[in-house]
Amino acid sequence: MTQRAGFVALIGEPNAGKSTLLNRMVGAKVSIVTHKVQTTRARIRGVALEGESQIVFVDTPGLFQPRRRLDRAMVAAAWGGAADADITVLLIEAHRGITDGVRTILDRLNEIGKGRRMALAINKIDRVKAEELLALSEEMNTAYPGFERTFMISAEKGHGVEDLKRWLAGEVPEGPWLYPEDQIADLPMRMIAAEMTREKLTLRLHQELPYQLTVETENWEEREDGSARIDQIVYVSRDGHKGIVLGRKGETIKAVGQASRAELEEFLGRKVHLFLQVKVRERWLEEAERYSEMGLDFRDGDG
Ligand SMILES: Nc1nc2c(ncn2[C@@H]2O[C@H](COP(=O)(O)OP(=O)(O)OP(=O)(O)O)[C@@H](O)[C@H]2O)c(=O)[nH]1
Repeated sequence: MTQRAGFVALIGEPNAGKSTLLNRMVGAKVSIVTHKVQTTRARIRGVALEGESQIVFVDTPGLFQPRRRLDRAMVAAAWGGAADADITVLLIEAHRGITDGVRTILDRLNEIGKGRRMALAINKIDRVKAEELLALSEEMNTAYPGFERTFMISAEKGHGVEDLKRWLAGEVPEGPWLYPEDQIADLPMRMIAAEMTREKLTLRLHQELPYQLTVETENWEEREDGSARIDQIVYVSRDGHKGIVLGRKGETIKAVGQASRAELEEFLGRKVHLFLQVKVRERWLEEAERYSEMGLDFRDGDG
């Protein structure tokens, strides 16, 4: 069999289920990679292997109506990632149908989609009836005739995900693998650690999670006894948000710290001392450094 390898971008509104789908296709969390490669402006989110094919998923932030600098940079990064990809998959939510956000994406595709390889994945099919699904599929394909295939999936339950993955594996270009097998898990540890804490914050705070929150690993110290001391800062943009993240008597941040430390210890296979600090940075949205740490281009936010 011939080797194949290519970049695949998943686009969609926030909450469409991109992360859930990626985790399912890529498998273990460990295989998340984010260093930049020459051929793409987007971060590498994960690499899936299927037969002789290597599918490199690029991370795209959710697509939404940009209002501020950060929004604009994120949306530009999302479209940038899609432009560089060999195949783009638009993910929508079955039960929400063609929302204003989806409509905007379709309009944009009609403007710039020519010559691009696109597939549609209707997610969360566990939430709707079959008839509704067929109608939505038809409506979507009429609104944008450029979808090569339509997949009906449930990223959470796993339905249809293998079909999508197999199709992508057969469609990425022929060519040598982009990543050697043993290099697939080379996300800088600092970023993995920050992601873990961010995930714990999300789990803990749900809806309350302040928009514009970011976690950075500030310091990583290898200790002689084999343990690691990791210092992280949770940046929020408003004073009021600090209270939310800290929780009553600091119990939220404490629980988040404990959960994140436990996962880090399991990941690293050694003892970790994790220190979390919450800082208010009113201006962080305007600081170029914050953007590069998120893999975004500050200038994309100009406008
Ligand atoms: N019922 C159902 N829920 C799903 C399915 N796939 C994802 N979800 C849920 O939808 C929510 C959003 O999923 P995510 O994977 O975080 O979405 P995302 O597109 O990565 O979101 P952003 O990171 O904000 O862009 C989560 O609560 C998931 O559990 C599905 O197939 N069925």
